[in-house]
Amino acid sequence: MRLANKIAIVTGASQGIGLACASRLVQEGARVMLADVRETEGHAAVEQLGAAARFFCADVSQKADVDALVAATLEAFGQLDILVNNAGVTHAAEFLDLAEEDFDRVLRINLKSMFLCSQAAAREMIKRGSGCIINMSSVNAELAIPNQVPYVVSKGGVNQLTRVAAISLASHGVRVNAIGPGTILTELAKKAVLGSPEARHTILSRTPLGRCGEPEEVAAIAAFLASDDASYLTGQTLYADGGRMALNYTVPVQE
Ligand SMILES: NC(=O)C1=CN([C@@H]2O[C@H](COP(=O)(O)OP(=O)(O)OC[C@H]3O[C@@H](n4cnc5c(N)ncnc54)[C@H](O)[C@@H]3O)[C@@H](O)[C@H]2O)C=CC1
Ligand SMILES: C[C@H](O)[C@@H]1OC(=O)[C@H](O)[C@@H]1O
Repeated sequence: MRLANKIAIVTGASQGIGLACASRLVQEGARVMLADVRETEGHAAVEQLGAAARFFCADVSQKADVDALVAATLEAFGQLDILVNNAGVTHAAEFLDLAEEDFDRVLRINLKSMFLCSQAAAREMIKRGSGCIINMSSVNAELAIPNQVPYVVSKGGVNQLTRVAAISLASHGVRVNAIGPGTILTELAKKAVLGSPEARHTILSRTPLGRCGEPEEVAAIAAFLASDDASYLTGQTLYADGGRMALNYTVPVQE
């Protein structure tokens, strides 16, 4: 129960990695406000997690929603200790075909939302002299995918936002880190890169551990970063990728 008496916000928490993060934080003693644009799924997630969880419907790319989310969290729980910036989307298009509005939308949701949520949450955390922000980045912060232009760009920005927020907030006792997952078995990855046997083979050929990750394996790292076990970590991106970032050639695939 490393997170007893802690209050957390997890964005994009109605499914996938966000729901796994919310669930693990609850398991470790935290009470959690789940935020998502999908209201039905958000309430279903809270049903699953029990009394330690609440849901607030918010589009975290919109400042008014973010401010309302933080206010609702303070109203419900009285404080804010942990923020997991997890909400994210992708959009597949070749570089020359990508529409401006699609670029803008992905950057707004994947990157600007993390700035908005971090700024609003940090203003509360610094009142207590402590806090922890965890940003969900990706191996694609460093490994580009040709038809995922705004996704790749947004995740590179997430790593730099993590660093600049960390150095800006350190004197207030607020730590800021990121997790860079590899390919994790969620709806986003199934749509984006696991849609065919060939695509799956390509991913596995670049993954030394020989498998995609599970959302719970990412959530375990989030719980670590949120805990005092990570008290001397800030400004870092931890890649939970099955070895993808360590690899510069392909590996045999066990089908
Ligand atoms: N699945 C994977 O292989 C990887 C995922 N990631 C990152 O992990 C995070 C979560 O990804 P998944 O769980 O796979 O995705 P997912 O698509 O399963 O879940 C994303 C959740 O975010 C919510 N969401 C989307 N836009 C939102 C907004 N504007 N405001 C609030 N909620 C919003 C969606 O409703 C959904 O519930 C994303 O940031 C993604 O980029 C990073 C590396 C690998
Ligand atoms: C959209 C990506 O391909 C997906 O999300 C990530 O960050 C991983 O690279 C997954 O493959």
